[in-house]
Amino acid sequence: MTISLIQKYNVPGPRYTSYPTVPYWEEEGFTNDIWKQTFIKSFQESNQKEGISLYIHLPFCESLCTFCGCHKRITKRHDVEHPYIEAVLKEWQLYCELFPEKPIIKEIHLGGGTPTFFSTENLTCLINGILSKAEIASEHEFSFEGHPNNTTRDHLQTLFDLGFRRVSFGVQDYSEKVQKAIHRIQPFHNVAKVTFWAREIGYTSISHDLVFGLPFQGIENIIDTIEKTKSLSPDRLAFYSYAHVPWIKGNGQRGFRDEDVPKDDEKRKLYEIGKNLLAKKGYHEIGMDHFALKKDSMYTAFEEGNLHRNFMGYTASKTQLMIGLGASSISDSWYSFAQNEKSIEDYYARLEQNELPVFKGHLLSEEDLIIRRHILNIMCQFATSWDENDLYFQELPKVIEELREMENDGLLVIQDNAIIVTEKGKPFVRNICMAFDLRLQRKAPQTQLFSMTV
Ligand SMILES: C=Cc1c2[nH]c(c1C)Cc1[nH]c(c(CCC(=O)O)c1C)Cc1[nH]c(c(C)c1CCC(=O)O)Cc1[nH]c(c(C)c1C=C)C2
Ligand SMILES: C[C@H]1O[C@@H](n2cnc3c(N)ncnc32)[C@H](O)[C@@H]1O
Ligand code: MET
Ligand code: SF4
Repeated sequence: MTISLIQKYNVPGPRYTSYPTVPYWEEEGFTNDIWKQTFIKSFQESNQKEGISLYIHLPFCESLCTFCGCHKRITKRHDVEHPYIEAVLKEWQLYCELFPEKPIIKEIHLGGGTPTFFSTENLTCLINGILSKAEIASEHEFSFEGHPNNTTRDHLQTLFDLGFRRVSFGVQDYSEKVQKAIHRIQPFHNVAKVTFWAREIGYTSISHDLVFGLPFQGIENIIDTIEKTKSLSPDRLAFYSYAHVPWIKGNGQRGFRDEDVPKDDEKRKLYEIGKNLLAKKGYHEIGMDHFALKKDSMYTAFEEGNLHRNFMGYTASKTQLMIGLGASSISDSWYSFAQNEKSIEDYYARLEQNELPVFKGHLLSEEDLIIRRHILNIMCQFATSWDENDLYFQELPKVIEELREMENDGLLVIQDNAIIVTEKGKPFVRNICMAFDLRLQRKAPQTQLFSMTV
């Protein structure tokens, strides 16, 4: 990779977990009624055919990792668990009253924060409470995020008995220096232990989350982390680019200096080295920052063009409707997005009023719906196409002109009715999506909103 390409294209840019991206939602005019109408329409169109997905946000962590960009609340008090589960079940009750028929659940993902902060009793109460009002789709996928430092064998067994077959563990990096800087001491044997247990119990997809570009992380740390990871043979891997966004209120990214964080070419090199080491062990790059072995369903989904991307990243199965439960969760009805109150107190207060705790959202325009499909195609298939009747929009010729320079740089190929991202262009998918992002172009951010694309 040449230095100039990275310097040229490393700009702040969205990670495109949605289009429009959250800072570009038109909050004005969005109401709870619009949210209700659109999710009910989506439910009617899709529940029987494919079922619905649930994302449940469990925000508590015992200790703050100072690299983390997720919505979390740090506490050691476990008496927060029960009221939180009660609130999520109340929220689910409000949704079930609005659904015209019994929901069929295709996917559940427990994210966080730290789902394994919760006791097995409370997790059982949560899942049973959810399922008591629903049917389960025949080919359902239940998954959760486990923290290697507090996931017990009992957590894994209990969730397995409730139907969970996928788990992802937060690993990040194995070197002591990096772990100290990100305030996350996590020895290899903790990860090895939970990985073995999960396999023994029968989980069919075990994933590890790694991050490159962390403070003080050098090439030798990446090599060591990848080698250790390979020795445990997870089925999937996320290899995320560290998103340094210390300006986001309350996210707690602190304790190291901006200079301690590898940037530009140095950062990209960490990725390239990691990627090559993974390729040697049969891990294929799937979309942005994800890798899978050929036997994993994410690989098949990628090969068959069925990969989908949403707020959690990539998924192998897609439903039109995804309801996000819990504080700060985002729901997606395909026609609209809605986000719940971010603070736990505000989330509780809204539920006490018997209201869906949505505080902002966006109703997608015709143009948004088309651009969203192009962005999904690029992020999930490294290519997109159109014709006069499908996926065409007025500004498309302008977008194509915009992409010429990237074509000259060898990042993509422009055909009559399609663009195809080249191998060289894969690190720059976010930049390619930005050419389609008309909302970003019409109103450039006044302050930095997004992490750097490389
Ligand atoms: C498990 C933690 C979460 C990860 N993503 C989300 C959670 C709860 C959900 C989420 N991620 C982002 C948004 C904002 C919506 C958007 O702009 O599309 C939401 C609701 C994007 C995002 N994720 C991270 C950052 C810093 C941002 C915003 C700024 C940006 O786009 O750069 C950090 C981060 N969180 C997760 C990952 C994997 C990750 C960075 C690689 C997981
Ligand atoms: C859910 C997963 O998200 C990743 N994650 C959390 N915060 C960040 C960030 N700022 N940058 C990159 N990855 C992050 C971690 O790898 C975690 O395990
Ligand atoms: N909190 C867990 C961990 O850090 C899950 C991933 S981060 C949301 O390991
Ligand atoms: S990385 Fe996981 S455990 Fe650490 S603060 Fe973020 S959500 Fe909590």
